[in-house]
Amino acid sequence: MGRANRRGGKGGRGGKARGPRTDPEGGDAATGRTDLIEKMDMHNERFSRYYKMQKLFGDTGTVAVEGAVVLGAEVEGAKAEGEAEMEADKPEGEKEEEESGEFEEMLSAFRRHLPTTFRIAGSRMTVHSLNKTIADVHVPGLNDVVFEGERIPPPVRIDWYPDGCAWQFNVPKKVLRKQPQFKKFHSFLVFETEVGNISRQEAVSMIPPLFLDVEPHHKVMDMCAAPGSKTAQILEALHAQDTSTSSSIPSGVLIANDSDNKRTHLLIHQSARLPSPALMVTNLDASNYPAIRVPRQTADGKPVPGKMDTLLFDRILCDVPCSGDGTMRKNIGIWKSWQPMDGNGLHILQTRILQRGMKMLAPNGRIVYSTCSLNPVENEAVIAAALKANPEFHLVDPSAHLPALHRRPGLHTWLPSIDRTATTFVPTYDALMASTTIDANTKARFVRSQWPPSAEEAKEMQLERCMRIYPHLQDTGGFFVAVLERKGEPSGAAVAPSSAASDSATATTDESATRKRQVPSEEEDVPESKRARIEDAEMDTTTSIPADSSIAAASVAALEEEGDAEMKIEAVDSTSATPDEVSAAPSPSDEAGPSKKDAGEKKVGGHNKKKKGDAGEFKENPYHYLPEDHPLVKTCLARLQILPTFPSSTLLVRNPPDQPIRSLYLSNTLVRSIIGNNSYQKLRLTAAGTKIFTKQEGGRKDKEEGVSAQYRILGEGLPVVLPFVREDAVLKGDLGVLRVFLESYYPLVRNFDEAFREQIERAARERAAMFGEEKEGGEAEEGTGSMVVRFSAEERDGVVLTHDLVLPIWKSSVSLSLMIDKKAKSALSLRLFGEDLMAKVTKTEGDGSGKKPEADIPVLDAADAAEIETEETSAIVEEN
Ligand SMILES: C[S@@+](CC[C@H](N)C(=O)[O-])C[C@H]1O[C@@H](n2cnc3c(N)ncnc32)[C@H](O)[C@@H]1O
Repeated sequence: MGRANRRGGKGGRGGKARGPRTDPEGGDAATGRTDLIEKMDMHNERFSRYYKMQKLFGDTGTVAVEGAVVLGAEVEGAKAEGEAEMEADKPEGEKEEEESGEFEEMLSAFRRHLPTTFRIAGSRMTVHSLNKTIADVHVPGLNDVVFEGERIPPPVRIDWYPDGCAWQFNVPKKVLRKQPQFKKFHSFLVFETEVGNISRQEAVSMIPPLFLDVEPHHKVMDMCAAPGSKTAQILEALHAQDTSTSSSIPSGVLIANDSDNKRTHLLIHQSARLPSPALMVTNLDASNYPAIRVPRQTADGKPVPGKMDTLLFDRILCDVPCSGDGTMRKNIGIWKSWQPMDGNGLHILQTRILQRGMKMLAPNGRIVYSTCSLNPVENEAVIAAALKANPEFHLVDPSAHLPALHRRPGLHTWLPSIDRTATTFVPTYDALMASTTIDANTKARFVRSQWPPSAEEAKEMQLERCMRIYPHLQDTGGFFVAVLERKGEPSGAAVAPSSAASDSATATTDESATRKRQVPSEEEDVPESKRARIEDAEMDTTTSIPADSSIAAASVAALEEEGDAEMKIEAVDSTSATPDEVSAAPSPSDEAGPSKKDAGEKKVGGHNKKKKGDAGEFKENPYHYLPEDHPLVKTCLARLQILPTFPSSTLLVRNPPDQPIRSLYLSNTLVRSIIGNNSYQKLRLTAAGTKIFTKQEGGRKDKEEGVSAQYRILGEGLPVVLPFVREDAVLKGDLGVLRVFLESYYPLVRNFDEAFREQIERAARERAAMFGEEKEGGEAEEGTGSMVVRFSAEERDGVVLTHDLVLPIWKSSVSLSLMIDKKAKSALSLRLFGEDLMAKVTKTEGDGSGKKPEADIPVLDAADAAEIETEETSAIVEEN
């Protein structure tokens, strides 16, 4: 999914347009919709007219498009002004002919309810076991469901998704709420989604990362990443070598960026489900992303003292903000609001983001560009502009990949409309400029690259290699994907490609003038403010987009249409227009937009708002790497029984140096290198690495600091830490033990079976002996603290644990606690025992005896149990 506007007021990508919802229980047999959208609302003359003019499904010959006027008759195939109107008067039968064709099929598909789709997330065995649970446990029970006399279709696998790990189903909400088998399946999905094992994601949104082809050593940039469903897929690919219970530390990196600060936090929340020492989150305008500096290395990974290089990426995802008309099945508000200036206004930003990505790509690297829009101005036009400016790139032939995915080739030609009513279509940019009937203000809103290249250029660029996904092809949303690769070395520069073996930055052996021009270097010691401008100017010399204020104005004015302030703000950022330039922008004509006064006020207001937000929003603490011999690190690792092989040189903290350390994060060496050589403020670094240890809060040792403080392994960090935990320190549990943990918050040690009790007591004695802990009265403490239990795969009394499960626990004086949050416990309980055992206990019940929990039991803190409701997780509850 995606968004163009931040809050989705218009239902753009990622935004949630609130359509006219009425009775959520209702349905419409004809459309299959369950939200009772009035069928009459699912029409938009502008949309129909615009896309008919694009001839998405081939030239339909003589049929005129009612209401569309093409400027000038000189262009082949175009209808002259007046002529189109005359043709619109043709008998209905003739128009029907076209409307009953594929175009109408597409429109009907857009009017149908979008199936719910999800994929099994995570890179570990969870994927396999969860998929098996769905196929073997849930689907058989859903095969023959009849509800109120109608057969309800069961969930089916999405056939083009690798390994059958994505599913779809399309049932009304009331079935999910009232039909027992579907109700059970729905609860299962909700819980697994909450804990991150399932990602509810639109099927088409799963496509771009599959074409990115990420490997664990890759340096990857996700330029417009929030809310993060594709980021999660990329992380899974980076962690492809993880095992069922432990995570690898990939040598590559994923920088997930989004210009919207709030949305970067959603992104962080989403990606916490797949903890990765290789993840960084930044909060920048992708169209102006700064060069990242890393120490130079030789081809075999040896440092070259005193030399720095610009980090180039092996893989870049540009899932850009767009008008989002491909999401109309879900964001029904788009039916009402859609107009062609949405796409026109985003073209420049989209092109700039893609071109910035191209500049940051390593030789032989790959970029995937995607939108959830069908508009060629946001799609093929962007690709054509970027290819023209960067001839060392080419479109990859994607036909052999995901063969079961039905797609249509990219367009070679299209016809932009220059007004919001989709009435006036202009065949060429030159025709627009030459027109004596179109005013200068309107002309100033457009750039040449919004029009198709010549037929020869389009052929040479192989624009047909772009992929168009239409909703009627496989019952999905609409989407556009293009895969671009750099043909070898950029001219004049020798840049060593990254090596699969080395956990190192991309090394360059020579920094030629050409490279420097493409990616400005910090070595050049240019002040940051100036550097951004230089970079802009440099980009603009290589693109067909002029960098002057009229373009800023064009973009802004275009986005002013229909008063979409949020979209406009992004465009102002993208063009780096100064407030003066913005307020000096020509106002749109009456026909094309709001009044001069309105437009002027909005521009200044919008710009100021963003500037103010920018200054105030970035309040993140810097990251500090701790020295390996830091006393706290040493005691913390010793207490947690962590092996000396643990990479403690990449442990970092976020608190100011004079404050007690609360949480410790782990990164990989490349992330460390990036943080160490770049200003975190310049990168607007919002997250790095993954949190693995946290100080015990809420217990008796609450006040203790420094080496005497107790730290525990976080559930989310355990897969990363586990390979370094001493094997003999990992306790062994079985399904019986797990059940005791899940039946109570703080089960007493004595409630566990003898074998487990003995292990606990032995571990506690060892710990007490090792650390000589004292109780307040002087007695030896009974080895309280963080422990780890491995529950081995087994089948017992019909309960199947398909793979080993390793979980953190806390041992207090007389009781234990499973240190995963309540939702994760419920999900586990439902998956294994078919019921939520936690639902039977309340927090005050403690061990079930009515006793209050012990004082030294840590309560999961807010950060651990963060329940930021993401659009994705709330959606599964809300929409189904
Ligand atoms: C299509 S959505 C991305 C969806 C995301 N890739 C996913 O799969 O969850 C587009 C995102 O671009 C962000 N955005 C808009 N303008 C941007 C810019 N100039 N630089 C970076 N991000 C931008 C928006 O905040 C939005 O989150």
